[in-house]
Amino acid sequence: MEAGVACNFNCPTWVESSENFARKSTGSLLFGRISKHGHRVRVAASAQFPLQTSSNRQRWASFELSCSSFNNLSASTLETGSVRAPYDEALMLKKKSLEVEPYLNGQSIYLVGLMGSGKTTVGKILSHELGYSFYDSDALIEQEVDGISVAEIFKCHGESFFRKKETEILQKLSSKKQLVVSTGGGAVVRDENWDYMQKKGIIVWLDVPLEALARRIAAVGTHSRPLLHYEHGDPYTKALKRLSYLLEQRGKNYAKANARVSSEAIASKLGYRDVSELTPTEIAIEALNQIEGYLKEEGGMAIAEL
Ligand SMILES: Nc1ncnc2c1ncn2[C@@H]1O[C@H](COP(=O)(O)OP(=O)(O)O)[C@@H](O)[C@H]1O
Ligand SMILES: O=C(O)C1=C[C@@H](OP(=O)(O)O)[C@@H](O)[C@H](O)C1
Repeated sequence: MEAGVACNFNCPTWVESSENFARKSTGSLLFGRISKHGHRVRVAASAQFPLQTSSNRQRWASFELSCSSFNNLSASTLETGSVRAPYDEALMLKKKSLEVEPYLNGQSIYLVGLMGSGKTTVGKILSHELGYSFYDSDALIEQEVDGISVAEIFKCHGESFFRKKETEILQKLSSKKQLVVSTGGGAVVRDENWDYMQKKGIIVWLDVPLEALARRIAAVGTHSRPLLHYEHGDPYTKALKRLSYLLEQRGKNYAKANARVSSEAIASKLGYRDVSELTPTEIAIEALNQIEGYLKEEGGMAIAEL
């Protein structure tokens, strides 16, 4: 009887086809069956999904399958082992945002970090998931200055003009709630910008290793980032040199953020060899984790009187 049940129960298929089960960290399933000899049996399965993932985005689940007759509750174990289960980052993001959203209480999220750290990319994902409005402060400045690019603004009007506009934009946004704002990499330098961002917002630092930033910037070119125009060499070297300097200047400012999202820490938690394996969605999930931690630990819910 037990062998018959074990054969009919294809555990890997079950785990992979059960969406609800696969996205939880633990789960169990109980159901009855009538064997071909007419015996009624009870089958129980339980599984554990550890946080760790392997680099090809599969989660390992360990399972135990046991069976007992209905009138005898002592179960005998049929099978134990581990199977690969799909790792659905979109579902994890949705679940996390539903968890964090009530704690946020409408507070805006301001993403800070060096150029190329993913503020725009991750910001769009977060805003979509939370149902918040997305703003890119650089894009708003460009709109205000006759639609010319940030690079042209630096060239025609100078950096201090740009910084003044940046502060004005942050001031305008500071009265609004339920925003995700991708700030420019230099927004953290002016104290007044912090006052505006903190008024109804949480400040989140996307901390990405310099080499990864330089690789990303080199891939798209340095033309749109005027602060890199002063350097010589190929795009990667130019970006790495300038970013190292900027991090020295601004590191202490970024570190004042309410929450820090370290790409290196996420990659190591997920078992990846390099931060380049991280997807923007995985970074968005970690941003929500860090925001949740901040709100719970620091009583951040009380910050915004909305
Ligand atoms: N997690 C990521 N992995 C790989 N490339 C990324 C990641 N996040 C962003 N990028 C890429 O890096 C570049 C800069 O990203 P962006 O979101 O514009 O950064 P920022 O707004 O901080 O300057 C873009 O080409 C983007 O597609
Ligand atoms: O680091 C900086 O000072 C800057 C970063 C840029 O924004 P991103 O961080 O979105 O690239 C842009 O605001 C401007 O080129 C200056």
